[in-house]
Amino acid sequence: MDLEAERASYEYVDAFATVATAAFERYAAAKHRDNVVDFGDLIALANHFLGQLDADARREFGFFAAGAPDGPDGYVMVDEFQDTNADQWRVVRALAAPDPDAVDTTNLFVVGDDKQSIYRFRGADVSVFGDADAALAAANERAGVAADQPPLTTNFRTLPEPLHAINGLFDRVFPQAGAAASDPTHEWAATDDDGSVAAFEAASEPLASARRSTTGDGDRVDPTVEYMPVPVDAAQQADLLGDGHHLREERREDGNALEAKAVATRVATLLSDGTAVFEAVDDDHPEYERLAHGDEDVPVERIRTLEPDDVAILLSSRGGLDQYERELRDLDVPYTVIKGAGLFDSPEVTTLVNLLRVLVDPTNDRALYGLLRSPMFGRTDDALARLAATRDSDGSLWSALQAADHEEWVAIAADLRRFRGYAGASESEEYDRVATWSALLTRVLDETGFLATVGTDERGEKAVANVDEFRSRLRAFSEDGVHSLAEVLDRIERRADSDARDAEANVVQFDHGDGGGGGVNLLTIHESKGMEYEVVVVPKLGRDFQAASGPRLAGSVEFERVGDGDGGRVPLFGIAGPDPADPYTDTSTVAREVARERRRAEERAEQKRLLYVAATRARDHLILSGQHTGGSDEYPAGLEAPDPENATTWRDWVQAVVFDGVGCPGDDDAATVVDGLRTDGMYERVLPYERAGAAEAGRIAVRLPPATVSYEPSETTVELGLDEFVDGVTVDGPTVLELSPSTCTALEQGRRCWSDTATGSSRSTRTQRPTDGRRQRVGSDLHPGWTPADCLRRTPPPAV
Ligand SMILES: Nc1ncnc2c1ncn2[C@@H]1O[C@H](COP(=O)(O)OP(=O)(O)OP(=O)(O)O)[C@@H](O)[C@H]1O
Repeated sequence: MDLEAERASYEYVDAFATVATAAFERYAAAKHRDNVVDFGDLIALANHFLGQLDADARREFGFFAAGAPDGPDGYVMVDEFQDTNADQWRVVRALAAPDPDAVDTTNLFVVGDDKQSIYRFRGADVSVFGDADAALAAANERAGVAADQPPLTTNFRTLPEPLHAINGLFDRVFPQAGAAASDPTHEWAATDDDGSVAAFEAASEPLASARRSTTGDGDRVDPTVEYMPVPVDAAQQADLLGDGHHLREERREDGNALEAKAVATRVATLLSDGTAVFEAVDDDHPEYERLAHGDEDVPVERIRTLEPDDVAILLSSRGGLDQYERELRDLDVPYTVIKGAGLFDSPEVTTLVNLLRVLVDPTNDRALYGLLRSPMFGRTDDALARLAATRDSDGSLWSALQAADHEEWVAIAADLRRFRGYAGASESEEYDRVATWSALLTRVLDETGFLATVGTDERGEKAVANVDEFRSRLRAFSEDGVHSLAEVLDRIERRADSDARDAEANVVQFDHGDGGGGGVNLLTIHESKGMEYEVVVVPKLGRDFQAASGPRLAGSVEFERVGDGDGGRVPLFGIAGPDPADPYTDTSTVAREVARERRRAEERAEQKRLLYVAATRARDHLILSGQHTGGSDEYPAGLEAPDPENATTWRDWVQAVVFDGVGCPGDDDAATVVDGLRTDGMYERVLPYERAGAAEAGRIAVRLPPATVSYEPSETTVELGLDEFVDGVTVDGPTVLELSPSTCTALEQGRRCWSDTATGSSRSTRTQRPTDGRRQRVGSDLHPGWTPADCLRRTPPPAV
């Protein structure tokens, strides 16, 4: 410790504390003034309120004290308890019994899995789980009731093979309960001062599967459980993938794009191979008896072929999601982004919509404000306030803008007048009108340099893609014959509304797939909590989780709640101060180092749980993938060696287990694995573990990305019966079309679909627009006046 540096930091700490206190006071005063509370207040106030109730009040409110002589019988049940923090746990205790400081009731029931605690970022504290467990056991004992706190170790979700693989993998990733210091899993966990594994590290707990991989009469599903390494480095690719592999033709500088392609290809392969999956059947199913196992605890299931909807790709964050969209789209695999931030919520599209609003109605002040302060014109709020101050009492911001003589406003006013001219919204004849709305957008983008502006910020690629998407929607409006700009705007606003409603309903919001609703599910791991899919793919095991999280406060300040050595937590604040030897540089204080180390250790433990949540969403098949870069001359194939003790990626743990066989008997080291990959394209790792005192083992295949794929979406024949209802219209096209399931959905949603008059098949994606004379739009091309949905429902549109 550099005492001088600690001393020098004092002024900074003091200054920061003064600012923080002032900010906190103002925040509290603002909440008081506006009569609002924040999330923290909700919990604190609930605790305060409950703490003030006497026995009569508790009875009146119906708060529970089962077992207490003066209380009504009632029980408190909490699910997902692993994501509770100390304050919330106190609310639960205060609800259950008058004295929250003592857990002395038997009316409290909590369920949770400490291996699935993944909400640290919003205040969950997994160490509460262990405290609560102990407190409840003690309370049961005191009350003389049989301590019934069964571990729930039967899993009804996952087939035995993938569950064994998950058991074997996480038996190493998580520390063993009470692991000895020599146990490798102990080395991978954070420890307390006495060397024991820290309370925030969840322990391994292998589960038993209640499912069977065969039906009662012996048909089977062969689960795929694999780790797919994606070599990024050119030499590794040459070594492992061999000649002619499609990944070798990709741009290697973007490893994420390469991995997305590998994953999309793997998913397409599973689909085109007709991979078998199970589906539960009810007891009224005609084949129930044949499929049943004669053991009523085993779910009865039938085998069917994998559909895109059965697959989920689980991402740790939304960053890079568009790469997965692009690769799936390229392979023609339908997909859906669950609960994505909508196109119309994105800042760049909001700007463009505001522009259209202003072109339609320049006196729309709100739209004009939004437009002027957007990156398109980049005016500050201060400048806008000054402009607004020049308005006549009933004048609009637009009139103030037109009258302004400051040069920054003169140029903008001229731009907007010109754009209105292009749109045909101005009286003036001096501007060329555009032929289509997308051409208008292109011209505005060219003249303002908007794409370059939004393309360079941190989410630039996504922003540019959103603008492109918006432009293609405008193009579709022109093709649909939407003529006036007001009509275009009306359509956009209706579409944005329905997107927003979808988001609230927590269903599919934004899809780029083959028509909407359905297809491979793309979602974050947090969103997948509580869900399950026949096939789960967890990519990006090589993502650096330390880079992604960072300190809570930007810059050089660390803030953490650390253990007080007494089961509680105290806030610790750490800052960098000036270096006494060189006032131009900063040096860290002890408090900052401690807070950072603690944060990293807790984040690492949380990352183990996040990977566990992701992997345990799988029902039948599980695929993990991760990029491998070059790094080590000693490690086989020049791959980077894993560092499980100081893991910065999931791959550090998974690679150590599946390549190096950490904790696995036998001498099959990473070199053997890499040899297997070179010669067979795969290697199988056996992962032994113990469950309920008995030896068991899981198997996980290390398999290189597939070299080629051909995927054809399955087709369904739907009789459109086009001429059944339309009198006097000659149908120039087939009356029976081959429709893919997602095309049917698309038609139902009134989206555009195309029929191929040569093959009689149809597609609904924008990418499948007719390129030759053979294709016709299902709906209006075939039947003027019909919407696609009319075609599918076979009902004629209302007479006009
Ligand atoms: N007794 C049972 N018999 C048959 N199937 C069951 C049984 N209990 C649960 N399942 C099935 O097992 C799957 C997982 O159950 P559930 O979602 O309740 O588990 P969970 O413990 O909440 O899982 P997680 O916490 O991992 O999300 C579901 O498909 C559910 O229908």
